[in-house]
Amino acid sequence: MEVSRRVERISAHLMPSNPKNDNSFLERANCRAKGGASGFKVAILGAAGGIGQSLSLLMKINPLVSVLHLYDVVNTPGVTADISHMDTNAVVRGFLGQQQLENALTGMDLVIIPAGVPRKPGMTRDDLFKINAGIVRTLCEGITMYCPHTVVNLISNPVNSTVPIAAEVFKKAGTYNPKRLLGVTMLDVVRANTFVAEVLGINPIDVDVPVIGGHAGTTILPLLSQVKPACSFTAEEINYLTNRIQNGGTEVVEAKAGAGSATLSMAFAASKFADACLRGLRGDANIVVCAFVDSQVTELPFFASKVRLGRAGVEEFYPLGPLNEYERSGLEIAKKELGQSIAKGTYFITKA
Ligand SMILES: NC(=O)C1=CN([C@@H]2O[C@H](COP(=O)(O)OP(=O)(O)OC[C@H]3O[C@@H](n4cnc5c(N)ncnc54)[C@H](O)[C@@H]3O)[C@@H](O)[C@H]2O)C=CC1
Ligand SMILES: O=C([O-])CC(=O)C(=O)O
Repeated sequence: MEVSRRVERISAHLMPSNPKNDNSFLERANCRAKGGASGFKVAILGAAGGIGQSLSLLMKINPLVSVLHLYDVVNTPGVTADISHMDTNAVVRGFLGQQQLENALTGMDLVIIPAGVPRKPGMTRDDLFKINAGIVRTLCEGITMYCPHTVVNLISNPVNSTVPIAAEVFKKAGTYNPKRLLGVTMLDVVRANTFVAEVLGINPIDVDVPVIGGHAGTTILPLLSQVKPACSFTAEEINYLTNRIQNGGTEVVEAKAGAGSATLSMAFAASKFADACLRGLRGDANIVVCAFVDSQVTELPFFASKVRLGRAGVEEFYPLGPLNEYERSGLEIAKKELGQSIAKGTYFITKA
């Protein structure tokens, strides 16, 4: 067992720097790893970026992960060498550039995608569509070829359009499984829990705020009437909290003043979300998260709401529950913009 672990760890270093290394050696090492190491295989695409690096670190310390593949078009050898020195269980391998995408993806249980450009002050998330739509398309085409049954956590913005793009790429290839494609809106929930806890004067760990709709401006709709623990807010508090949650991303973009958008809190949120997906895949009970998914909860084809995760991915949708007047009107506003963003993403692939 110890020898096979050593061989596996050595092979992890050989892989990125010299892909022409003796394949039979690597295959033997991989076979042993499959038999010996329990846990999930996770790939991060965009692993050398602001989110990617911190997320790689957090996934390296997740005990459910046995193999961690770090893929990017730049800098993965350095990030991989660095992270691989952490004395936690997961074996780390780095992959650089399109020609190594196949090796990065093959055999993965979960693929997390934070690849793409971030906002600068004055930009909307939709302004990122031009560049990020193509990046997401290319990476999802890779998934259809090399790990069509994987669970995908899509982070790249604009999430309201990139998730429909991914769905269309998968449909085109005949590999679409709506239960396994999840847009990551967890940062909205993390922010909502934090800001609500500040107002209530309690520990955010004890707070649960459902956030529905999508992941941009007014499409982000916190349901403050359903906060746990049960509580009530003044009209002023509801306005303050809703605005702050909807503009949390912009708050960070402006504070970073041109140096990017949220990376650390996002890596934290993505790691929480990925952990929930892995616990679902393991068969744990009662794994409930908010996620932007293929949905029939509203008339829109995609919508973020509470879902239960399991071995198949998304296994159950929860109804939105009773909304107050403020939330009902917020929902109508959210749905209008969301519908347009979804159509834009879908058209990007279907027009081709
Ligand atoms: N869903 C959410 O809640 C959030 C989403 N985001 C989004 O996440 C994305 C990444 O943000 P950051 O990490 O801050 O950006 P970043 O610029 O620091 O990192 C992006 C990484 O993607 C890589 N990349 C670019 N093209 C690629 C390709 N074809 N294949 C693989 N990797 C590629 C880059 O080389 C870079 O390392 C942005 O689109 C941002 O808007 C950011 C925060 C929250
Ligand atoms: O605001 C951005 O551009 C990044 C993001 O999605 C967030 O922080 O919620």
